[in-house]
Amino acid sequence: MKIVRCDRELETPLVDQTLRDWGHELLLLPEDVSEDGLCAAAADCELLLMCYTPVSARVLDAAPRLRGIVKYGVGIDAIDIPAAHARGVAVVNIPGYAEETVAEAAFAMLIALAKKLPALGRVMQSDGWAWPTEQWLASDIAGKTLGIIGCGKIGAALARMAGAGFRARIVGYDPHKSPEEMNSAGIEPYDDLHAMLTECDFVSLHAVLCDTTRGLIGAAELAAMKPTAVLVNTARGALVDEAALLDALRHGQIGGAGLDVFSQEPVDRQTHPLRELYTMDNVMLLPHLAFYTAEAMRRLELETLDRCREIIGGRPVTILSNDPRLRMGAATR
Ligand SMILES: NC(=O)C1=CN([C@@H]2O[C@H](COP(=O)(O)OP(=O)(O)OC[C@H]3O[C@@H](n4cnc5c(N)ncnc54)[C@H](O)[C@@H]3O)[C@@H](O)[C@H]2O)C=CC1
Ligand SMILES: O=C(O)C(=O)CO
Repeated sequence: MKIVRCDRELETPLVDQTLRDWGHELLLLPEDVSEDGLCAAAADCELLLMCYTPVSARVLDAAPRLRGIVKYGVGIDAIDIPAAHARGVAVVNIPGYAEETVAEAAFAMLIALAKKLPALGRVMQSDGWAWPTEQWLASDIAGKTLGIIGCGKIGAALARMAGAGFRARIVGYDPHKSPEEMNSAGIEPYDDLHAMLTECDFVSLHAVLCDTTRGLIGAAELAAMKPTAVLVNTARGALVDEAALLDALRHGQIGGAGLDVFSQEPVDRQTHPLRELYTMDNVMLLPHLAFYTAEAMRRLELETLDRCREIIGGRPVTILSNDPRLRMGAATR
């Protein structure tokens, strides 16, 4: 079988070696492959693995033998899922491979910003020392309110860490979770996002990116936040109106931001509209690597191989995600 794996920069040696050991032809493509390039490569391919590369209806039309797409990761926003299902192509992701992993990274950014660690690190490098003046006055996590937007696997893991571990008050907004589910995850449920935002000292985004969540945090939501509040985003860049975020940070409308994800990736710091963020002391930027630990990669590779085995063997693919978009019409060819 011909198999194409996009996004070869994200190395998955176990997956690659195993697929080859099983006797398949494996073609690796770079993350910046063009749509035309992907169409050409996918022409006779039966299984497509991708992490970030967009899979459009046009790509699907160019791949008449395709049986399944394995997103080796969680977010399925780059795949035209209705188009895949309409063509009988199964789509599967790997939910939960990094729930603690990403929650830890989000929490690490939240703590770092509360304690002003990025700015203190920079001042130690440039000036060699800093005195305990107002500028460096940091903040505790204990007793503060953390708002979680999107209370699925990663959001719930963060609630456990910050609530039980750090004695923060945890509030949450997720229109698809019942109050009972939220309460049992230790999260006080809010059905009004703005009302929640006004109470938060920290806000962390963990919602899926879809039509209804694109731009969920815009100028009005940023204006509702406390001027000291810190926003952390490890979910998807496009959940936030990034121009509005830049404006809010410029004008001190919020206290800081920690971003692992951007609407345009990779970020070119010379030309990116958000390049000013690189100069801000109250901002911490990461290159979309919140998931990238040895443990998470091991889980990701093993689960990916399980899903590949099902598609190659013509068996129904196991959908572990609760995302309704994957749960509908997921029959393999
Ligand atoms: N930065 C990184 O390295 C990684 C980022 N991610 C991102 O994190 C996201 C969350 O991952 P999981 O927690 O595993 O997914 P999940 O599917 O368990 O949780 C997502 C939650 O978003 C909620 N949601 C849907 N619409 C919403 C809305 N309008 N407002 C608020 N919440 C809404 C859903 O009900 C669900 O509970 C992924 O979709 C992905 O984009 C995931 C893995 C790694
Ligand atoms: O798993 C995901 O969705 C990620 O963002 C990391 O690849």
